[in-house]
Formats: sequence, C-alpha cells, structure tokens
Amino acid sequence: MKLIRGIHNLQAHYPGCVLTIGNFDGFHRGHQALIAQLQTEGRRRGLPVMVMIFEPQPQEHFAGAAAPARLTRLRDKVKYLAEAGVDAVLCVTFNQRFAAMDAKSFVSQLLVDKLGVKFLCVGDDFRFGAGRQGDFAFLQQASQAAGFEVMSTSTYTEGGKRISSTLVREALNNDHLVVAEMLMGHPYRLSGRVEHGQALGRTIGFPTANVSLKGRPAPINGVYAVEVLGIGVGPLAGVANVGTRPTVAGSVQRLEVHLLDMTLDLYGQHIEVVIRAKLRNEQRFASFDELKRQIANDVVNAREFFGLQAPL
Ligand SMILES: Cc1cc2nc3c(=O)[nH]c(=O)nc-3n(C[C@H](O)[C@H](O)[C@H](O)COP(=O)(O)O)c2cc1C
Ligand SMILES: Nc1ncnc2c1ncn2[C@@H]1O[C@H](COP(=O)(O)OP(=O)(O)OP(=O)(O)O)[C@@H](O)[C@H]1O
Repeated sequence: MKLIRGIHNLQAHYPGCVLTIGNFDGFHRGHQALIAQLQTEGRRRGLPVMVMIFEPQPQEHFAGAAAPARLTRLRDKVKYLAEAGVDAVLCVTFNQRFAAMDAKSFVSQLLVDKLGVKFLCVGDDFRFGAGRQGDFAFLQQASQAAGFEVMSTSTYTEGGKRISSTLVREALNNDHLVVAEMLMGHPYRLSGRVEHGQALGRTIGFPTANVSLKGRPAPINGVYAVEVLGIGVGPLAGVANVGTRPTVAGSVQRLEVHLLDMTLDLYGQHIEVVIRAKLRNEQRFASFDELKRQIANDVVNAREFFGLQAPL
C-alpha cells in the first residue's frame, strides 16, 4: 500500500481512483464496511482504492486540547487500512491553509485534477471546504459537471445506533471494553515508542515500559490487563496503567506496561498494547509502599484474567 504524506507528494496526475474521505479513527465496523464497498467499486472499474485522511484530525486543528480523545494514531490507521486492502492513503496535513480551501477548489483542484477521482463514497452528512460550505448536494452537482460518480455510504448500525468513532469513544470512556470491541470488530489498542521514565518502577520490583502518548489524551484511564505485541515475540501478558501517576506527582498522561514474568529491554521499540480488561481506576496512594502492594495485587488479578499460574 502506498502512503502519500501531504498533497505536495502526489504525482502530477494520479492515475484515477475510487475514493473515500474521513478520519477513520478507531477503524470501526462502519469504516470497514465502507472500505469493502469501495473495493467492489474499484474492482469493477479497474481502479485503485484511495482513502483521504487528515493529520491532525480537523477537530484537533480547530479545538486543540478540547478535541475528543484520539482513538487511533496515524501509524495504526495506516496499518488498519493496509490490512483492509486499500491501495493508497493520502494523508492531508490539516492546517490553516488547507482549512481555508473553498469547496469548489477542493473538488476541482484536489479531487478531479490531482486525484482523477472516478467514484467517491462519503456519508451524506459529509461537509468540506472553508466554513464547511461544501455538502453532499454540492458534491452531486460538481460530480455531474466533472464526470465522476458520487454515492452516499449505507449506514452501518448496531442495536439501532449508527456506529461511529464517537460511539466507540463513549464506550471506552465508560469502561465498556466489550462494547467497544464489538463496535470496532477488534479490541482497543494503544501504541507508541518506549521511552525512559524515572526508573522508579524497578526499585519497587515492577519495571515498566513507558510509552508516551505524544500529548494526545487516550480515551481510557486506569489499570488494565493487557497483551503486548510488536516486539517479535508474543503476545506477552502484562498489566498497564494509563494515567498521570498522582502518587509520584506525575502530570502528563502516559501508558506504562509491566510485563508478567518477563524482563525485556524495550527502550526505543514501538509496541502495541492490546487493552483486554479493566482492573481498577488509578489512585493516589499515601506512600510508594502502598502503591507497590496494590500493583502486586493488580498482577495477581491480571494473572487470573489470563488464566496464568504464578511463577515458582
Ligand atoms: C499496574 C500499574 C498500576 C499503577 N497504578 C498506579 C496508581 O494507581 N497510582 C499511581 O499514582 N501510579 C500508578 N502506577 C504508576 C507508578 O506510579 C509508576 O509505575 C512508578 O512511579 C514508576 O514510574 P517510572 O517508570 O517513571 O519509574 C501504576 C503502574 C503500574 C505498572
Ligand atoms: N456506521 C457507518 N456506516 C457507514 N459508513 C460510515 C459509518 N461510520 C462512518 N462512516 C463513513 O466513514 C467515513 C469516515 O467517517 P469518519 O471517520 O470521518 O466519521 P465517523 O466514524 O462517523 O465518526 P464521528 O463520530 O467522528 O462522526 C465517512 O464517509 C463516513 O460517512
């Protein structure tokens, strides 16, 4: 699969495509159904399937810290889209300049001239162009003039509700991990590079791999039984904290993973942490000793969740 980062990296004339546009945060079953539909259209026309995504997501650009928590970072979105069989991802840098592009230019310059779009599938609530001036009716009109087809996605629902990234966020926020997994068709996972922490964990017998969330708050908070992927072996069972570590006066939310029965040097590696079950909320303990006792308990609970025996 081809990842094109930025409009400026597009070939002068892309050889035509079937296209969809959106955030694809969480890559839920609605997104998956849309991609499957697009693949049928691509095959029918002998054209590559392209997905246009934005980084940052438009709401993150406009609302900054007040934007909804990010479910899936770019690297993982691209991975999900590649696994789903998409041919190309165009990741548009959503900045002030792009936001200022009017709806007409978005269609004529980007979709038609640069991408050679032949078939476009978006939700009928899709808005685009400066001031959200472009809508589905606008697209229909423009497509007739420019000679491409436009179709609205059929809505994929669960229990009468439209599956959306917002619904997945709500489920995760309420610790309904099973619901979130059902909506997404895969368990929730966080990923990132392992960085150096204060190395306090090892002094209490629980070394942790610290994963920066790059300043984007995760939609979950607390202590979880997890599985770690992406380090060649595994999945490896672990226990993780997603939080600010109030006991040690931490402030920035971070992901910390302690692998069960295993000491591995993970510094610098990119790991995927599959969130399997919530064990408890994060707490502020009066002493480091109390925290240590509680983490030992968390380990016992995670072991029980995974059906693992304590080591001899
Ligand atoms: C399973 C687990 C549960 C944790 N729970 C809490 C908690 O409830 N409150 C808290 O302040 N810190 C919690 N922590 C974070 C510890 O404070 C942190 O691991 C410790 O300070 C070591 O940090 P360091 O890796 O930067 O040295 C938890 C860590 C783990 C691995
Ligand atoms: N449940 C669904 N069924 C069919 N298509 C969907 C569904 N959810 C999203 N889509 C389509 O997938 C594309 C990408 O959607 P996008 O990720 O931007 O929004 P979303 O999943 O609806 O999340 P949000 O909660 O942020 O609105 C859009 O074209 C959208 O119409």
